[in-house]
Amino acid sequence: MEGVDHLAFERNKAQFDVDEMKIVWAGSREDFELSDRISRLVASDPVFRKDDRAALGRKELFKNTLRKAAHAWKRVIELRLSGEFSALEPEAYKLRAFVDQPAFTDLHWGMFVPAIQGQGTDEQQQKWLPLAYRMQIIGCYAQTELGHGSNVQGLETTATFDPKTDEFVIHSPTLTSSKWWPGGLGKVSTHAVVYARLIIDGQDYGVHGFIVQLRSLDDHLPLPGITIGDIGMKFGNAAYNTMDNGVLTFDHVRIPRNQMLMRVSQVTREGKYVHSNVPRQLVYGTMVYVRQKIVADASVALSRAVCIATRYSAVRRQFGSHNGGLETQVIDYKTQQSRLFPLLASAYAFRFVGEWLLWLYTDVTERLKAKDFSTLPEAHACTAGLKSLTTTATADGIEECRKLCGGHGYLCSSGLPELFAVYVPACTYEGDNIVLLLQVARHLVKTVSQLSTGNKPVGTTAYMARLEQLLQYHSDVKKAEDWLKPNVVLEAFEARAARMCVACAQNLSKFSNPEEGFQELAADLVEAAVAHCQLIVVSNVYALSLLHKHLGDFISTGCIDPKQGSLANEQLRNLYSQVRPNAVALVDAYNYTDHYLGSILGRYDGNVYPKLYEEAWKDPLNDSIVPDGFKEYIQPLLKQQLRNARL
Ligand SMILES: CCCCCCCCCC/C=C\CCCCCC(=O)SCCNC(=O)CCNC(=O)[C@H](O)C(C)(C)COP(=O)(O)OP(=O)(O)OC[C@H]1O[C@@H](n2cnc3c(N)ncnc32)[C@H](O)[C@@H]1OP(=O)(O)O
Ligand SMILES: Cc1cc2nc3c(=O)[nH]c(=O)nc-3n(C[C@H](O)[C@H](O)[C@H](O)COP(=O)(O)OP(=O)(O)OC[C@H]3O[C@@H](n4cnc5c(N)ncnc54)[C@H](O)[C@@H]3O)c2cc1C
Repeated sequence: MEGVDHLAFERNKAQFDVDEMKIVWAGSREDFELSDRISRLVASDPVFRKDDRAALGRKELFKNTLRKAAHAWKRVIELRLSGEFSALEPEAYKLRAFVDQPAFTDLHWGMFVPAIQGQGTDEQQQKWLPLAYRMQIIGCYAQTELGHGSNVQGLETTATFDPKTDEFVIHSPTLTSSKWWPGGLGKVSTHAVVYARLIIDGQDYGVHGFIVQLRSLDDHLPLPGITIGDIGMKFGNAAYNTMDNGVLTFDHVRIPRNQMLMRVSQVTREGKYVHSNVPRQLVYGTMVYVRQKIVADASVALSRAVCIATRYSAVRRQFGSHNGGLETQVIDYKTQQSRLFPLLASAYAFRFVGEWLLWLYTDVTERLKAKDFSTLPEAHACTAGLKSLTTTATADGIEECRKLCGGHGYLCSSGLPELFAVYVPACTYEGDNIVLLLQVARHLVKTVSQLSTGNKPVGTTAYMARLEQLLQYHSDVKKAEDWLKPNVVLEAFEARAARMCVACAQNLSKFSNPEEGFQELAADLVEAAVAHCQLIVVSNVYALSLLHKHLGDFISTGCIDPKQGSLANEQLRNLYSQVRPNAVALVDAYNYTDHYLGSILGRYDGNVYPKLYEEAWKDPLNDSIVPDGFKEYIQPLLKQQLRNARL
């Protein structure tokens, strides 16, 4: 019934203060109040309706996205929200909170602006950022090409310096050098940060960033030498098709020399290449920034799916009725708990590790300003590894949440198919997850190889300093509750990661050609990298479910024995029983509105069946009793068959 809270009985079981947990989840009382305010404004604004997307064609869907983005920007200005978040939060988050679907603004604020902030000189920032902040220009991040995405050093677009005119000539020498994928590029962006090979006097200086205008600010038509468009439909129906991922080729397009981003390297008027003594990898800085953002984003996406699946699992009853009594809530089945509660824990774990990663990124950014590059490798390894770990777990977790909701999870009105389709490219964009884990593995193998030189490992690899101890380690767990001690869990995860990494390093040393060895052992190296990244994220419930899932590693590396593994599993079941009364309250703490969740199964009031039934009739197929095509194609067939039968 309308207005009745069908989940009140669940909410009354909570053993903690949900309002306090809402502040913890939001990060601060101010952020909670602001995000609560925005989410309610969005839910009450008809421009931001989401329930019509599945029925729109691509052009209507895209036009509707532009309308939402424009309205969102107007509302951010009207409400003077600009700048209200912490200084680190770009406008993107405010717009993203309003628009809540992939849109060109993600890349304008999430990559174009950070690229200029991170790689532009002070003068270039003073010129371009005010235009970008006021959205007088709209930018994108054009790095990936048809032929290369992971291998940035393999990019083919060229930027050739012309000393006669003090310009760079941007050119696409081959079909595979076509820029391909950049979000916002296909139909909207007026400018791009383009990554191209810097060529001076025939010498190739590698990949650098250049600001290039793509379209006229008067009539939005492509400028001379620019061929540009959308790359076509992507996975899912609405999903990422609200974004104009584009294709772009250059035919000898000229830009002024001062549009090469020159914080890291410079080209003088005479055509001299100057590389200040900073790591060339700073040109990758924007990717590092977005990877750490993607970790926080993973906790948001996973928590949305977990919220839906948890509330629905508390509403859904199946089997177990005695003497005509109520059937069992599926959330009470241990199998449902063993699939759902680790995801609930993961959402919180990723939320907190995302906060830690933001601290690490902020710290490394401050150090870079002081020319201190000492933590750059750690920042690269952590952002790459945690982006990979959290996006893989989240994509798999959203799909698991769909399955946890049975048949109704497969309905668009559950919100889960769309959430999955929008989310899964996160395992690919900003770095393919395997490629990134191999970067982590390089960092780990290098750390182990330097131990003998007295190089003390720091940061997230500090545990490697206790290698001798970890290689001798065997857990002294005697009873299930021993697994509740954080240090007991941590030591097991440290020992597992250390042993897997050392095993790889020892096997690598058997190869005369290290690169050949690295390729041959890549699968093992990826597993060692995952073990290291999981160590970073580890928290109690999350940790024990991981330990159970990867029990083979822990036993094969000798960290624990089968008996201790079964004690961990016993403790896990005990934890599930402790989580059970708090499950609905833990997802209420995310403070998501029904509008934001976009899910009938995840409704706050749990009033699922009447709303599912009501929603079904809205489908356009139900506009007519006899569907179009029936009389044309099927009825003649039926009648013919009937006639044949009477003969
Ligand atoms: C809404 C607001 C927006 C905010 C974001 C919100 C997020 C959530 C929503 C997201 C919305 C939209 C996002 C979609 C955006 C998607 C955009 C893109 O996809 S942009 C393109 C992304 N492309 C990539 O990630 C390419 C991946 N490849 C690479 O990074 C590199 O090619 C490589 C690292 C794999 C290899 O680089 P290479 O130069 O060949 O280096 P080596 O492997 O040889 O290593 C040499 C040396 O350098 C170190 N290194 C490498 N990378 C870095 C780095 N980034 N920082 C620091 N150091 C680095 C490496 O460790 C080696 O060190 P050694 O000491 O020599 O071992
Ligand atoms: C939705 C979406 C949005 C995007 N937005 C942008 C954007 O705004 N700007 C932009 O510049 N780009 C963007 N991209 C492109 C994205 O960054 C690349 O697709 C991504 O970096 C992966 O590169 P790739 O496509 O070349 O994959 P590939 O590297 O070709 O991957 C193919 C397979 O090869 C494997 N592989 C590759 N190299 C190795 C190796 N050395 N060892 C082992 N295995 C390997 C991978 O693991 C994978 O299984 C976007 C992509 C998507 C899907």
